[in-house]
Amino acid sequence: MTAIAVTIAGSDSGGGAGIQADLKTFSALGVYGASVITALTAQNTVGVQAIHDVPPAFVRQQIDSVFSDLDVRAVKIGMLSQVPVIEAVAAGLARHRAGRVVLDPVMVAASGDPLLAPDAVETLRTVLIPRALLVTPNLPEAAAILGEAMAEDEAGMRAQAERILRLGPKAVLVKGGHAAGPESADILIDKTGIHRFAGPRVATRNTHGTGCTLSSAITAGLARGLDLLPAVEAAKAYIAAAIAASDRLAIGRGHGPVHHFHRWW
Ligand SMILES: Nc1ncnc2c1ncn2[C@@H]1O[C@H](COP(=O)(O)OP(=O)(O)OP(=O)(O)O)[C@@H](O)[C@H]1O
Ligand SMILES: Cc1ncc(CO)c(N)n1
Repeated sequence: MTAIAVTIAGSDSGGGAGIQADLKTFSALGVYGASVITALTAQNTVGVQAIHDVPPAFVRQQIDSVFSDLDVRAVKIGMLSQVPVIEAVAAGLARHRAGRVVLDPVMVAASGDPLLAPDAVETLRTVLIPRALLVTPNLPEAAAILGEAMAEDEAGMRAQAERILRLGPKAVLVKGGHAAGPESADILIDKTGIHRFAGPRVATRNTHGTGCTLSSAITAGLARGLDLLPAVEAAKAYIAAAIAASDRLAIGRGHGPVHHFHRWW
């Protein structure tokens, strides 16, 4: 049976993050990808030059078109931009009883440009985080969700993951891409306990879309029927290989994308 996943996210005109990274990841991992676009960004590897938000009613229409026809097995949520879009997405997921929701709480691009309105963090925390199967914050996002300072070590990451779990999702993955040290370690917490996923930290500037790619790869695994832990393990191996192969691409003058199709070319 065809595994179908949908990404609800923003478009990155530069092709390395957002909807484009999500659909490339689904495709590389044998999953059919549908998309609900929340915002258009005029973006490249250097930065985000402009954002054009999609009206919430049209986000709602895209959700209804996709879910009324396609047998969606898993959902990835990325850039949401504004409060009314978050509310439209939460209502849409509830209306269609969507399960297996992976929420990447996107706030800032790798270039440092904001992708979420500051007043929207509270809505994310109360309306979407509680109904997610998995939330995947990076270090600054975990801190912003909790209104705390950024974790400084793995003990701090574990403590923040635990506090985010108390907001209601089934599991939390705090990503260590923004930390330092020879390993890039991510900490997963769910009701069964704490799990650590680590790999060598690659010295590269090509980190545009790493978070989008990891959350989409997890969603692809879930769409194919994997349980959460094996889905995260496979996704971590995929993003690690995509980052390791990123220097084979020569894309743009800033933070380049990872190589989603490293297994083929
Ligand atoms: N230099 C690196 N070498 C190896 N793995 C990395 C590196 N940077 C990030 N990762 C891994 O990539 C995944 C994404 O983590 P990261 O913290 O970069 O997400 P993010 O900040 O949300 O990404 P984005 O740039 O899309 O916003 C994690 O599994 C992390 O451990
Ligand atoms: C559209 C979009 N979504 C997410 C990110 C985060 O990497 C980005 N840079 N652009």
